[in-house]
Amino acid sequence: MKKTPREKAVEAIQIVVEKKSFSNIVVNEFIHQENWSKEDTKLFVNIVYGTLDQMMKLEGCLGVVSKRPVKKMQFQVKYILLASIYQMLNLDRIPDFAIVNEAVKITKKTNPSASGFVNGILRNFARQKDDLTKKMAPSQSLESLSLHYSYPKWIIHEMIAYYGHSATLNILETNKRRPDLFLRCNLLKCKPNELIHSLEIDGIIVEQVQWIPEALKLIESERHLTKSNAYLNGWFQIQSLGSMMAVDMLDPVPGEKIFDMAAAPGGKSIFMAERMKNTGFILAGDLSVKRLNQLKGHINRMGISNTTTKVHDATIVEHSFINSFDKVLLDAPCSSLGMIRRKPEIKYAHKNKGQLIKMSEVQKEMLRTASKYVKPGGTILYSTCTMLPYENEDVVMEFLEKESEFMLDGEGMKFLNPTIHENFDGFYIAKIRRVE
Ligand SMILES: C[S@@+](CC[C@H](N)C(=O)[O-])C[C@H]1O[C@@H](n2cnc3c(N)ncnc32)[C@H](O)[C@@H]1O
Repeated sequence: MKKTPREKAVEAIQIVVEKKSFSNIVVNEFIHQENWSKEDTKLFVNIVYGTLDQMMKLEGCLGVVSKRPVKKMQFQVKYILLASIYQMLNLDRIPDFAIVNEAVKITKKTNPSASGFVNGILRNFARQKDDLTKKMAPSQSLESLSLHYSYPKWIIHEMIAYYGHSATLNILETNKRRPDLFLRCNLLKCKPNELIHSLEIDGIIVEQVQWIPEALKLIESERHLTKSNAYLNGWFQIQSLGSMMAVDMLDPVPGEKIFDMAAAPGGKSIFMAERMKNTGFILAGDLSVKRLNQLKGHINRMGISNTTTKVHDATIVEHSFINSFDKVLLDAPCSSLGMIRRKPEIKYAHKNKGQLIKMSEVQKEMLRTASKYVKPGGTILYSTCTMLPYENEDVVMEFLEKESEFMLDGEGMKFLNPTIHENFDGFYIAKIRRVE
């Protein structure tokens, strides 16, 4: 029998948590495989992202209503319970009894002996829900904010230290909302109005974004984007505005030789190739073979002919590359704290500030390596999708203090913050020039 969106949502949550997969990728793959109605797709997406986003709070609720410790629960049963508690707390239009019945049905299919347990826990939760919600209302304390917003205490502590209390609350509130999706029109294959028309025929409505000619915002869609003719023909790629802005700032032009040092899955490499009108040369390097294979798929689909991929470790100097690139893009691996709206599981991926500092050591190494590859007079663009200073300005400022041949160029550093810059994720960009 065909699985319901709720059942698939529990499966997706389990994959994200247990296999450490990214939720946006898992969600897209699931939707791509199904032929759900718009309503069913919305419900599936809401349950997956919402449950992941509120995981700590939901586990707290579950811990209160269950005698069995949450850590000792069988995984699948635990995720059925968490997804159901999420729905009971957040989906006003679905009565609690319907959510409980559905949870029991799913459990009977997968873990028949646990169905009584699931039924008992969820009925118990339904009785205590209002009291628990009142108790969890946020106060000023770190403990209460951590539970209410489902963030490890150390992240909130770091954010308050950097942004202040009220700006941090703004960020935490903004991160609860689902972000819009953006596409980049492949000007090598079509014009934005042709893309808009083609998508419309497939039931997908988009509108142009003002400041970047290739950017389009998804308004409504009857069909999954990757099933549209325009996608299959390579007319667009899904990409965040911050990523587009990074390439826009680097300003690749036809004929240049550019090294993208951490390139996969390739959104920025391919945008650069488009801006370069498929001329010059892009070397797209990455440590991950799997992610480079995704990049190769996009290269083929989008008709890119000036880009070569290479398995490459950006922390190790390749002597044949020294002084040989006009521009180097270092879109560094980072903690991704600016992407929490798109991948809520990121909140729980790092255990403490020490892990960010460790990551920043790798980023510093990569930036030192990048500086060897760029020609005199050339440009390095360093970017991350994170929002704390350790992996951003600290990395760049330490580099600039040590390397007198390099300086911030033009717009210098950009700090994108979703509470200030509408439609952007948390993103950091630094444009660095090597003197002639
Ligand atoms: C932020 S992602 C890059 C996204 C990519 N620039 C894009 O726009 O699609 C960071 C990438 O760094 C890669 N990476 C991690 N460690 C690396 C290393 N030592 N050398 C090269 N790439 C590395 C990861 O595999 C990941 O693909």
